[in-house]
Amino acid sequence: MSTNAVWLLPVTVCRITDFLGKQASAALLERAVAAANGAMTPSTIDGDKVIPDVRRSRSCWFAAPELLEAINEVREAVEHMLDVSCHDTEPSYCLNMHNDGDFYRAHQDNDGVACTDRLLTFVYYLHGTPRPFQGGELRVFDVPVPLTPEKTATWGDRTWRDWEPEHDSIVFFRPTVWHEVRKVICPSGRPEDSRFAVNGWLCRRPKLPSSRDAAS
Ligand SMILES: O=C(O)CCC(=O)C(=O)O
Ligand SMILES: [Fe+2]
Repeated sequence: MSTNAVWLLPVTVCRITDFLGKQASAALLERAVAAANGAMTPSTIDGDKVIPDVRRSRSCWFAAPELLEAINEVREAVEHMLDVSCHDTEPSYCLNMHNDGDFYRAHQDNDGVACTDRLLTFVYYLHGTPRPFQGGELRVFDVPVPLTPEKTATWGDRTWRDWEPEHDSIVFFRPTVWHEVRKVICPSGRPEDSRFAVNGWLCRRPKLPSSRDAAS
């Protein structure tokens, strides 16, 4: 009998289509396009590093209160599905645009060492119609679990599921999940033809020092 096995456990992704509806998503796309024609800067990793071999896209600060409100309405159901608790969290998010040749290689948003305050990832997608780019799928990797301790899972064992970055859809998943953005092909190269995503996390609030801490 062979015990040389690795289980590949699918990861739960909560996806909702037509999330904000036609009008609200069109208005948000308009604001994203305006931002894309303004001051977007190269996206960073590990806080402030621009490493184009790992991540190629542009980002900027963005306000989307209507999106946060809608997220709040489904939050309890999502928490239940993903078995996470986002009690006492605050959102942190920005606008990302991927244009021709852009991608984000496999990574975790919270690797257990850095960014451990991130408890829930959300990604809300926007784009023009018909979709002006190809590729750009969100690839979510299954979790490899060796059957026995002697067998270790290798990167070659990995399997995955790709999710379409469809306009007005949103996905939620645990930030510890391995995921990547597949390369985008956007022949026009125009900013308005980008793959837009409002991407962020519900983050544990920093603990305020108690009066006892302050006194000591
Ligand atoms: O845009 C996406 O689909 C995901 C982006 C992402 O993984 C990130 O910004 O951490
Ligand atoms: Fe990510």
